[in-house]
Amino acid sequence: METYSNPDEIPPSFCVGQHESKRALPINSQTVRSAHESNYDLLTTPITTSHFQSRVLGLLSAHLPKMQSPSPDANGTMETTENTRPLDIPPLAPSDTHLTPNDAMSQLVGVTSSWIDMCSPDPLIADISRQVFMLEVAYAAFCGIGYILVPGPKLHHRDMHSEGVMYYARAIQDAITMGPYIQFHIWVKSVDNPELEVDEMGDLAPLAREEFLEDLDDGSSPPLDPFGTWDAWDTIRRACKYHTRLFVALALPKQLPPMSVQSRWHSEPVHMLTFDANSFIKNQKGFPVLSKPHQSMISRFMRLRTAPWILLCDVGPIPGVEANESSTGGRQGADYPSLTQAAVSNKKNHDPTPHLSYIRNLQQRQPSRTAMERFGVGYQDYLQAPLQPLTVNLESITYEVFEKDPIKYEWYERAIAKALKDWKEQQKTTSHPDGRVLVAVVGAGRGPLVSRALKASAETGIEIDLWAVEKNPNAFVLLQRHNQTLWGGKVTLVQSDMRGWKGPKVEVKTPADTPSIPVGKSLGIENSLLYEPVSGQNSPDPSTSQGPRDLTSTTVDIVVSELLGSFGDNELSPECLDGITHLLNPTHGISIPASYTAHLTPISAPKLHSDIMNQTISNPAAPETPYVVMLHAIDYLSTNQPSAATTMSIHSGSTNNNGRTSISTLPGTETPIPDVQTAWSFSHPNRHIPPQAPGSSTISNAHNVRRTRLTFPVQNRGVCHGLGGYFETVLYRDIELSTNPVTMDSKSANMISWFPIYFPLKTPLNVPDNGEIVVTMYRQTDGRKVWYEWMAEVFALERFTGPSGESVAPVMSGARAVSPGDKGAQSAKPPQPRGGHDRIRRVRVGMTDLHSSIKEGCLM
Ligand SMILES: C[S@@+](CC[C@H](N)C(=O)[O-])C[C@H]1O[C@@H](n2cnc3c(N)ncnc32)[C@H](O)[C@@H]1O
Repeated sequence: METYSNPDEIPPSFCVGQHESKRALPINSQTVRSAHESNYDLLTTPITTSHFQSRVLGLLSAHLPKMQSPSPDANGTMETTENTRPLDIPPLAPSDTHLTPNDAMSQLVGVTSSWIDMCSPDPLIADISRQVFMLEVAYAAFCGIGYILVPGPKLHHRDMHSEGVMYYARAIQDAITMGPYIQFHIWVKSVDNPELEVDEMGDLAPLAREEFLEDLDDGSSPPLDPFGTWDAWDTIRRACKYHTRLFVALALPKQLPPMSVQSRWHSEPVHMLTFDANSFIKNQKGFPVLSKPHQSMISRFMRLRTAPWILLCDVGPIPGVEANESSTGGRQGADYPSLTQAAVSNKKNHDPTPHLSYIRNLQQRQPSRTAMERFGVGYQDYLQAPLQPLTVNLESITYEVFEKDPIKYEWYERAIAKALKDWKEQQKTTSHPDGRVLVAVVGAGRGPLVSRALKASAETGIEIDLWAVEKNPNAFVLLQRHNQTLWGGKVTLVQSDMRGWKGPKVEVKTPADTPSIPVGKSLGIENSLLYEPVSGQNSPDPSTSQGPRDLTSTTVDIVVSELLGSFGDNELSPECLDGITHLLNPTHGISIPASYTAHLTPISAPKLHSDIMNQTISNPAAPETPYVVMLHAIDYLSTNQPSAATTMSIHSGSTNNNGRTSISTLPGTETPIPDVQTAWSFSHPNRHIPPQAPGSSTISNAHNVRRTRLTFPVQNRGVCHGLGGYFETVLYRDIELSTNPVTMDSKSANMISWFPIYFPLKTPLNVPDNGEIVVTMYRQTDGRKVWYEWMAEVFALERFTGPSGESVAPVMSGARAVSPGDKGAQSAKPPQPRGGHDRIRRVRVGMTDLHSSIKEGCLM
């Protein structure tokens, strides 16, 4: 991996904090200063003390004997009133908290108590926990704490799994309201491993009364669930309506989860990555380091628009601050020397914060950014309205941004050169009477493709007559200037909408003027038409012309355009190119691009969803608008990877590996490749444009309507927030551009001109494990504008068995099973039938409205 060697490129700066799970000493300004001197940026602090915990436990033990043992009443419900007889936790006393409002507050992250259990099935325990939590949040808000770390929900209570998450979520919702300036970070493990959810002395969870606990006594422990903690997080943030002050703090173990799980977390608002001493391995010199997969994961997260902080947990005290013996208790695996030992043994070489030093070193070694990342800094996950270059005249700065692309223009030049060579080799007739190939750059902008066409002609030695058509009058000024200063007046400029252009008029040459070695033969249209001045047509400089000339209309041999949007056709390239197709050489005319295809894949994009929900308040059309966006914090829902549950269960033997090992990621390390499917295509020149209906003033655009229905297999459960859209285009033969994440590197790596398009869903759709998303989409037109319509359906695949010998047809719920040529559907691999009578039934479990961007449609 290339690292930041270029001095102009500043490596990202990591914000690193220190956390001690048993921090007993109060944090004051001096502690914060010491932390800064040691190179930490921030510290965590418990909001309440162990004294408070003892007080609550004392109150509870005094309260419990006063309660009758709970039992079901006549209605079958537990005697609610008696069982939940509340125990009021009195307000905090000075001994309950070390926090005092001071200058250090902005560098502190308050940590709420981990000994409570807001998910407890026992309403009394859940209620006490909620009260403790709310008291802590209220006091932290009072002190001016800006960030709170909340230990995640307890997911397992005997044989009950994830049952109390909704109660936890409800409390978080209240807390967000109570602390209006606080950012809340829900601290979750990357996967749900029930074996690691252990209660400690003094925790409230084990005090839940038997009557509220289910015990199936089947002896089986619940399986490790790769998406279990994500599921809990999803419940919480949904209950909190994707609140912008709600984040994830992600605890990373020594063995990372499969890439599909990592990718899911990458799409979530993870604002802290936490590592404890056990997440580290030791290098040959015995220093703590992170494994390669951890390093890659950190680098990936650090490229997010808002890079997460790193929290080092229980890795040793802050140097200079009196070491608290209990604070190092969590350092299992920490056979690093203690401060005192090290001071005695070797004062000079001792590093009191080796984990921090490692992270700081890692910061310096961050891989340098790709061309697209450098170009897109600040644009990650930033929603932009697509350009409408047909109806809006672009500004120079916008053209300037396009022109920075290191690939696009190069590829166009190659395409033009190849087309010219072919023209010559195949001895095709040219439109120009003098045998030159007539090339028109339509939608020339400030002229970069004009320059490339001239270069292609120069490098192939094939002469061209070059025309440039542009409707933007401002850009046209620059085109004229370039023609004088750069192109030596060789280009004929036309200021016009290409759809109204009458076509080139060329000088009729006498045989003596004809080049001795013509590229091809002329079309034989000499003298067919006399010159007529065309409004707006900028004929060659009259000062250089020698007397009156005979001009004749002719056709274009090669039309070069770049009218493509992020979804290919969304800036109305089909409609514009249709408008000049009649001007193309009828037998040999070439369009560069020759074709383009639109591509789709369903994605999880919580940040975009949250942004769009916020915009909807002022703009009701916001959730029905396709956006151009540099997709970053997203997860592809349909990929080539098997489900993470399958991968983890096959390899479950290795999940508790805590020893020194080089295996630090669970199987499934490959980056999942998304299933990006083709929606539709357009080819040029289109020789099948229907003629204008007699008596009609407008040309029908019905031939540019498209529709598609695509089936995407989904391996791991998730939430679909929208569709990622891309395009591929064939410029000429094998010269292609692509923004499709699957093919972009092979077709046009480092191209930066286009961000993807995003089609949002108003209401996110939950998809089950091994489910399917079926997308229906239209490109619609009424002859005046073009817009898109889209909807998504979710199917669960169920196995069912028919009576013996009976043939049971799968019940189809509207979506096709496998469409001809549908690669994605063929790779769906639904569960294989066991025996002869099992069938797969597709059950529709969710469906969106039909979205329509008609209000934001592109005017033709
Ligand atoms: C995406 S820009 C490309 C500009 C330039 N060719 C380049 O590659 O940098 C598209 C250009 O086409 C022009 N354009 C769009 N529709 C047009 C039309 N119907 N007739 C003429 N120009 C058009 C726009 O004004 C804009 O300058």
